Amino acid sequence: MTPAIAVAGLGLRYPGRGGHQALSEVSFEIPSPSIVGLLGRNGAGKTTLLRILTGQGFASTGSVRVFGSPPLERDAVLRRMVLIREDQTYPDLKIEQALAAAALFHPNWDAALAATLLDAYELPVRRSIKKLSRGMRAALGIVLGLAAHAEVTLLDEPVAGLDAVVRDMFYQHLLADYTAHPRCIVLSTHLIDEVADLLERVLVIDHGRLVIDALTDDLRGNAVTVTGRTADVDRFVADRATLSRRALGARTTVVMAGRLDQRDRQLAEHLHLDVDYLTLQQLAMHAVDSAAGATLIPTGAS
Ligand SMILES: Nc1ncnc2c1ncn2[C@@H]1O[C@H](COP(=O)(O)OP(=O)(O)OP(=O)(O)O)[C@@H](O)[C@H]1O
Repeated sequence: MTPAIAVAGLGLRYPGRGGHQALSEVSFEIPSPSIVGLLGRNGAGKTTLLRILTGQGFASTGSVRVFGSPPLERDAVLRRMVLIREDQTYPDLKIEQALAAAALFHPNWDAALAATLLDAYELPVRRSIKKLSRGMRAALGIVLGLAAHAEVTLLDEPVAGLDAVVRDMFYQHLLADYTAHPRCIVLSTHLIDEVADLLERVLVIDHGRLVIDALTDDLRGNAVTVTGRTADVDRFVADRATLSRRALGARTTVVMAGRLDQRDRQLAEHLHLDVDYLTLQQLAMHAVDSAAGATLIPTGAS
């Protein structure tokens, strides 16, 4: 089946003297339906990638296909997509006018969902968007992003500026809406562990390169922290790939790639070691070291 998004050899060097290489050799495919996390540190290239996917930016090399067609200047393709960005600027409009414009643009616009979400986030529809707080603007982005019901829904840092209660509401709305209307949703966020349970697939970008492209279930439990007396930890991790090491007095914590089997668990107990699987956030952080990233990618994951 044609993937919702197919990116091959994508590269972008921003123009200008000493122009920054924001993306290098990025290739991946995302099927539909799926919810994918686009993860990476500040400046990794996430927004740049999302802009190129929606034809708002130009790649220097490589290709992008959305449902098999290049999105650039193809209205029919662009109408199947929505991109909501944290730094989204809106024309001088009231909320209700922005919603009316979105309803005209997006063929699957769900007015009932928009009304429900506006109510849930307590957004004043007659207020000018310029006069909204940062959190209210983010909530408006969520309303526009979800109610568009676009086949490719790209949400760039949708929860930035939202408090914990509203973030939790968003995760529930996202999951309920995705369950009712399965589609391709790409979510970029720094709050990885908050969304970990929602994500089916994870793309991690570092310095413009894709360092992990894996199913969340394959990735989860792919590395372990081992803490205990230094000599015991060393014995436990001997012959295993280790990703990092931190010593504090007589105790050491090592992050070790791989899963634990029954014998590992017995040995850990015998040596009085604390062992814990890394969270998705910790895995992603380790993955930004390219050597570690290679170790963390599950065998057989594309
Ligand atoms: N218009 C531009 N001209 C030159 N460099 C740019 C431009 N836009 C972005 N960059 C650079 O490209 C790199 C990637 O930026 P991008 O905004 O894609 O990162 P990001 O992963 O979305 O970061 P964040 O998580 O901080 O939002 C950064 O080094 C940034 O400074």
